Formats: sequence, C-alpha cells, structure tokens
Amino acid sequence: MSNSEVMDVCVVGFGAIGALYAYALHKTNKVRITAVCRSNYDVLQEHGLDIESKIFSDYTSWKPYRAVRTVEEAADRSYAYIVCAFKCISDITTTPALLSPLLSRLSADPPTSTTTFVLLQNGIGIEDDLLEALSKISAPTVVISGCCWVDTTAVDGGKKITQHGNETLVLGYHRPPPASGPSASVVPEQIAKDSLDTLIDMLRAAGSNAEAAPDADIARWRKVLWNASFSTLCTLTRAHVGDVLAQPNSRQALRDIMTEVLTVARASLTPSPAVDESLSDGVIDLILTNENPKSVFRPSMLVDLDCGRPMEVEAIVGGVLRRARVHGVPTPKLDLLYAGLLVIQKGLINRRRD
Ligand SMILES: CC(C)(CO)C(=O)C(=O)O
Repeated sequence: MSNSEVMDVCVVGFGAIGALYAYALHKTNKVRITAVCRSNYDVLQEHGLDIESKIFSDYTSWKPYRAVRTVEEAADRSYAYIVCAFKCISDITTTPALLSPLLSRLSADPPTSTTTFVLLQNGIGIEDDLLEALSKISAPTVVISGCCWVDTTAVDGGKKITQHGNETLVLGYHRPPPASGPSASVVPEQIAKDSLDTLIDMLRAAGSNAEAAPDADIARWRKVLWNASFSTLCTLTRAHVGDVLAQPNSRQALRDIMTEVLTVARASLTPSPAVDESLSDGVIDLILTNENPKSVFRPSMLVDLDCGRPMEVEAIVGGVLRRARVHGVPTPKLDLLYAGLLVIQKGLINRRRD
C-alpha cells in the first residue's frame, strides 16, 4: 500500500466501542469507514454522532464514510481491516455466522492483500471459531485481539458517545491453526506483525494509547480477570464498581474470583516468563488498587442488563469455565456466578424473542 492510498475498514457493531475507534481511525485520514449499524442506523443517518472525548477530541455530528444496516450490504467490497465491535453472545449467534457474508466473499473472491479481523470484544476463546472458519479459506487473513480498557458509553438515545478518563487498547495477533481444505493458506507471521503495527500506528496517531501485546492470549486473560470479577459482581448486585469495592465481603469476593481465574489461566497457558510476570498473584492487588474506591462506573455487562440486552456471560464466564474443565481446575465461585447470570440471561433472551 502506498502512503497516499486510503484503506477500506469495516466496523461491525457501531455501539460505543465500535464508534469510538472508528472515529479514531477516521481521524488519521488514512481510512474510510463502512459502519455496520444493526440497531442504530436511523439515528446515525439523521443526526450523526456527537463525540465527547478528551483523548480523541470532541466532534459534533460525525458521520462515517458510509453506514449500512446489514453485514450483507457491507460485503460489496473487500477490506483491509474488519473490526468486530459487536458483543460476543454465542448463545444467540456465533461470530462466523454473523460475519458470514464477509467470509463468503473472502472465500469466493479472495483479495491478494491481507484482510485483518480485529476483535474488540471481551472473553476467553472468542477467537477460536473465527480462526477455525478462516483456516478453511484461501484468502490471506490475520486475527488480532484488542483488549479495551476504556470508559465509553453511548448516551442520548445513541446520538452521543462519551469517553472519560484514560484509555488503553492492548492489541496482539493470534497464531492461526494449521490450514485445512485444499486451497487454504496460512499467512507468514511477519504479515500479521505488519498488520498489527500499521493498526497501532494509526490509533496512536489519533491519540490512543494503543500498545502491542507480546502475547494476545495473556492479554485476554489479564482483561478477563477484571470482567469475571467486577462485571459479574456488579451485575448480580446491580451496583457500581465503587460499591463492590467498599464492602469488605464483596472486596474479598473480587479477590477470590480473580484467584480462581488466575489458576485457570496458568493451567491453560504454556508456562513462560511472560505468563509468570503478567499473571502473578500481585496482579490482583494491582487491579484492586487501580480502581477508584468512589467509582460510579457501571461495567458494560450491567449496562446491557439495564438496557434489557443479552450479556456476555458465555464469553466472559463460560469461556473461563470451559478452559477450567479441560484442565481439571475446580471453580466453585465462578460456577455460582455463572449459574446466577445464566438465569438472568435466559430471561433477557426470551424477552428479546417475544
Ligand atoms: C474494562 C471495561 C470497563 C471496559 O473498558 C470493560 O471491559 C467492561 O465494562 O465490560
């Protein structure tokens, strides 16, 4: 790609995270964004999006290069990056099923340049089914995980995105499984690295604190420590982060849950100095002391519950539990959280279908 070429980037899921990072990429003048707005198409077309962010700067009525309602409509061209910013709710649909028009196009009309999928989503093992689907097609592809540490919310009926405080985005590529099928190909690691570097350079140019993770799996486990503890407890108690930190019992529960997750993480990952360092016992204190004890932040799982939307229970808790079962790690605390959250989740899914 020459410097003057503009890249096509598709962002599937235009909620707070998708819109914020789409806006950041747009600011570089190096990309044109196709936004797949499955539920907020009309709001975006009529009003545009107001962005309130000290890091990416404020903007009134931003509209991406184009907005479409469905993934089918977006599949009229190939993309350098396909950013998956929809919630990963495998009890409703899988990522390959949701992206199927884009995957069919890649399969039927493979571009010569690489297509990179960027998963800005929570959870453990959420990349597995996409990697598996991509291993069967001949187009050169890369899958990057992005772990977002950012307080961003869609407000005012989706007309405005607010982003407060610090922002960190930890990005790393996944090594693909061996190619299957007669014409399948696996891209050399250098291509994955180049694709990651290009993305990070663009995000940093826009003001993001994006950084490369030496290992995408470690980054995912580090992030799920927070989600499996804070997101679940805040959701079950319908409380702010500060509230669960304030009570000695719930603070201890956060610690105990994180200890279980750490045990599963260490059992699942290949032992290495990086695992010892990033997933040491000390990480729990680091996470707890990093939170403001007066925080009124509501984790996105709780926001989903408040809005009557299905939650990422399978990705966040189910993903850890599936790894725990494979490695024979007992998880009594996570089992209890999972059981409670699944009851709520069933109600949310049933009401959605009514
Ligand atoms: C860490 C955080 C708060 C986002 O940055 C999150 O993952 C969530 O609310 O689900």
